[in-house]
Amino acid sequence: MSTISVFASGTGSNFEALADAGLPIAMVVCDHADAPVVAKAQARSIATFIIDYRDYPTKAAAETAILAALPASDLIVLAGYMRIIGPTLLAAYPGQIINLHPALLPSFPGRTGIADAYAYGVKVTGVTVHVVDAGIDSGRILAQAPVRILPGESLAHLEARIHAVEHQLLPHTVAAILKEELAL
Ligand SMILES: Nc1nc2c(c(=O)[nH]1)N[C@@H](CN(C=O)c1ccc(C(=O)N[C@@H](CCC(=O)O)C(=O)O)cc1)CN2
Ligand SMILES: NCC(=O)N[C@@H]1O[C@H](COP(=O)([O-])[O-])[C@@H](O)[C@H]1O
Repeated sequence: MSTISVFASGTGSNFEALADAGLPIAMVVCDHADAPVVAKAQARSIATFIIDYRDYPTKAAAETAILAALPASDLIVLAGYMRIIGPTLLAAYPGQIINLHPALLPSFPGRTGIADAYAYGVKVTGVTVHVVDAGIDSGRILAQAPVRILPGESLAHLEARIHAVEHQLLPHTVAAILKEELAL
């Protein structure tokens, strides 16, 4: 049976959306022991692996430890994972790691896509799911959905609407990949 592993660093609302959609999550990997996503995974009896990169001399050593802990996964989903994936994981999962980004790539890559789009003043932003490669948010785009920025809308209100779109787009995209309706 196909399984996915979810990598997350924070709240875990997209992890919950994947779990609520019934997707087969084998493990959650998180780089912060106190991140809310850890408790959310534990509450669903989903295995967790906490990686503190400070405990390792190099990114490669940390990623080797992650690989040793990971169950065989058909797909790795980065759902708010604030680490750059290095050659070790990329080589182990070639073309099998996807990332959720809260902007319409190639616009506004990086860690603050929502705030950057808002500050720039674009009228339409959105959500992207893309393949992870050695670059940052430069991999092949798999799915996108637009989110119009409303006149006078606050950043917090926009963030909430973007998250709501994420919670639909990511599970739909992952399900399509697992059903081989969407080729990686
Ligand atoms: N190889 C890739 N890794 C990741 C990608 C990607 O496209 N290719 N997407 C990112 C998600 N992300 C923004 O979407 C992102 C996350 C974190 C950072 C970053 O610079 N983080 C740290 C550096 C930590 C590290 O070296 O691992 C920092 O703040 O300095 C940039 C973009 C997920 N990973
Ligand atoms: N650069 C990647 C990035 O910004 N990812 C973003 O982190 C958030 C995680 O939320 P969550 O922990 O509630 O799922 C999501 O909005 C995701 O798009």
